[in-house]
Amino acid sequence: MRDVAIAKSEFVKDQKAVSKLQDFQEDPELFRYCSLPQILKYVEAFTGPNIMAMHTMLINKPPDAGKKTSRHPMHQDLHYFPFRPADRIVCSWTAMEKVDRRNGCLVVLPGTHKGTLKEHDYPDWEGGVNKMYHGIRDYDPQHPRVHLEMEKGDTVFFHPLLIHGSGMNSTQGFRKAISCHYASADCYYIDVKGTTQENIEKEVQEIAARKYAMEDSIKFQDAWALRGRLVHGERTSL
Ligand SMILES: CCCC(=O)SCCNC(=O)CCNC(=O)[C@H](O)C(C)(C)COP(=O)(O)OP(=O)(O)OC[C@H]1O[C@@H](n2cnc3c(N)ncnc32)[C@H](O)[C@@H]1OP(=O)(O)O
Ligand SMILES: O=C(O)CCC(=O)C(=O)O
Repeated sequence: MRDVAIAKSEFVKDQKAVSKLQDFQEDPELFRYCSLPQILKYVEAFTGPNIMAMHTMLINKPPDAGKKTSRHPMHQDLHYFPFRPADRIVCSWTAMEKVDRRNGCLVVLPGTHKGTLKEHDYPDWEGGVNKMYHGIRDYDPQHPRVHLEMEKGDTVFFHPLLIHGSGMNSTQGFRKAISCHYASADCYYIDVKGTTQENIEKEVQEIAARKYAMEDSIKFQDAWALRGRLVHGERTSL
């Protein structure tokens, strides 16, 4: 994916810029990250022994092109997932270099993982918003926030209801991080019809239908079942 500010151009003419590699589960080298024992040791405490890697990303947050589009709005990852229970899902996010407020580190609202899933939509940002970067419609702006400044190799694990996002990259370099959302293979798919997740379901189905040339026959749950990969134990349900 490219940043929306350059979706129809490039930062530097004739040079391709990639802001994110998503769904690298079939790439043996990158996928090694998802199987690292140092990571799975913590993941297992949330998922139990049957562990699925459901969503993989190498995030190459670009230098901001002047429109603040390198920001990631505050959101809860559960908004994107049609599977439950939330307590059996966990994200690992590893800094691939030093990240701080200058290059757009993660920002979290501590304690919000004890709340409920909130309504998400595109934020009303003047400079535009990246495709599928939904944000929480309203959260308490007074809620204490913590900026996660991390060294290369530091990893944070977080709950899918934790409200988080990331700031603008005001440096000239690309800020790199690698992440995986894990879920217990014993989780189950849910139907999100009639819930706040209907808007993301529609977008994912549209993109998946284009990607797999399957008109509108691909379901939200299928889009996840197709990319999920077992990393430990048995694929019991997901
Ligand atoms: C638990 C998850 C928490 C999160 O991380 S939430 C954010 C998750 N992020 C995503 O899901 C990434 C979504 N992006 C994508 O799937 C793809 O980049 C996307 C938008 C489908 C584009 O696919 P590409 O393969 O890059 O295709 P393409 O370069 O040919 O572009 C196709 C059309 O899309 C446009 N586009 C590309 N990147 C964009 C962006 N960042 N924002 C808005 N529009 C964007 C591009 O201009 C093109 O439009 P058109 O068809 O020429 O009108
Ligand atoms: O890496 C970032 O800048 C934000 C990542 C994020 O919020 C996510 O993956 O849910």
